[in-house]
Amino acid sequence: MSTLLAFDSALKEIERSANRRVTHHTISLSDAVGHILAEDIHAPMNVPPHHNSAMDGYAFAYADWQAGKAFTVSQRIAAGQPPQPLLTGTCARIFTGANMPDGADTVVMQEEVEQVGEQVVFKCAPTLGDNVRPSGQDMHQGQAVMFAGDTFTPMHIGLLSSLGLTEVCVYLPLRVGLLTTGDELIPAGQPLKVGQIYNSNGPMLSALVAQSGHQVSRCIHALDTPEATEAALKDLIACSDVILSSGGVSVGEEDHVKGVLEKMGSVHLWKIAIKPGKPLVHATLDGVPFLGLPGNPSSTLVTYHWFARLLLSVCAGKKVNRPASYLVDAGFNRHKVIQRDEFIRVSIGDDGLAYAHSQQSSGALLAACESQGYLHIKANTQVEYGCSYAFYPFSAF
Ligand SMILES: Nc1nc2c(c(=O)[nH]1)N[C@H]1C(S)=C(S)[C@@H](COP(=O)(O)OP(=O)(O)OC[C@H]3O[C@@H](n4cnc5c(N)ncnc54)[C@H](O)[C@@H]3O)O[C@H]1N2
Ligand code: MOO
Repeated sequence: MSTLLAFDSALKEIERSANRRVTHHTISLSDAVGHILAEDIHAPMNVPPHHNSAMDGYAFAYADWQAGKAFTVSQRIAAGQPPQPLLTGTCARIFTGANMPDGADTVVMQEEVEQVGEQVVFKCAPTLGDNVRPSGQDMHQGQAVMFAGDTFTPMHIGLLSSLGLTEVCVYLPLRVGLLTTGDELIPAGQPLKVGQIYNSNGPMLSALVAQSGHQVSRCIHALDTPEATEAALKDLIACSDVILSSGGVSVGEEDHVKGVLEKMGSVHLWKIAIKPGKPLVHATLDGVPFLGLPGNPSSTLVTYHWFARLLLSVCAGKKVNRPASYLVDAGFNRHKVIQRDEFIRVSIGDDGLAYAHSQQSSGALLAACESQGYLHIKANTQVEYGCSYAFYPFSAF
């Protein structure tokens, strides 16, 4: 066990050694969801640009008001209309979103107003500034509102549209090459012969890469020989910014990935103190970062979530955040002290406790689909009923 690298050290090492691998280009803001911003954005103007009314009502100068005063309505201002300066001692009929006239600083909503002949009387005692949205309330000119590395969400599209922007500078999508290895694997859709299984990691990795917002450049399957592995890696190097593989990273004679990496490039780390996913390997091939994920499907999933996602984020120019977690009490015991950080597939019960799926084999994938996330148990500890552990919902990845 002493040769295994600690989980946190492996995360730090992979993040430290990675660099952005993509350049940038300009796209229409309307196409930007999921893209990564390449430069900080400062607000070119105040939003809202002018003081405006938050309510349908009457705008007036607070200094003119006294209890019971009847105001003459001197103008009517609908949203979109330029107001006239307010005549002293009067009020303006005003509607939600309409600019405040110069000279007015407070709005009383129409429900609080009584019509007395041609005039209006306020039934409430207003406070200065009531129902006025000041210019710059949302964003002020020059304020940094988005940063390089931020990923566009629909909220950002709205935000930048409110600043009048129509185009943004984003990073080009990261091209991720995928290699699956194994003589026993065939693609779904063909009949299985004895000894064969379907390749599930290839399609799963393609989907994970797409879910993370990157592009699969090519997905190649190689038989378990050094020659086939090397040829596939050469093809992937030519068309990819980063390469991920599944399988062939353990110690058997049929595991060729690590040997080929040592021949073709440099291996930075191999074998991490985690379960599942121990034989993860990190290397560089012709300048292209490479991560070899263990072939057991749940090991592939866990190492993608924790390590590949991190590597791809840095290479894509994306701001790196540790996945969001919260503490949850365990609804089960495991008295064995574990040697490797373990990511137990769990669901949260109606009682708020985390329950481990009954099938934790790294070869089983249904357990992940039937669970809600990982309970992270640190090396050299055990699971005690009622004690708190970090829970990472799958949606955090
Ligand atoms: N003597 C030892 N044997 C193993 C060790 C060890 O330390 N000493 N580690 C075990 C651990 S832990 C893991 S995890 C696996 C990882 O092995 P590999 O990365 O070399 O993966 P393979 O041997 O190629 O495959 C493992 C398993 O997964 C299936 N597989 C592989 N690729 C796919 C795919 N694309 N789709 C679906 N299933 C796949 C493969 O058929 C095997 O059953 O090594 C342990 N062994
Ligand atoms: O690391 Mo393996 O993933 O324990 O099965």
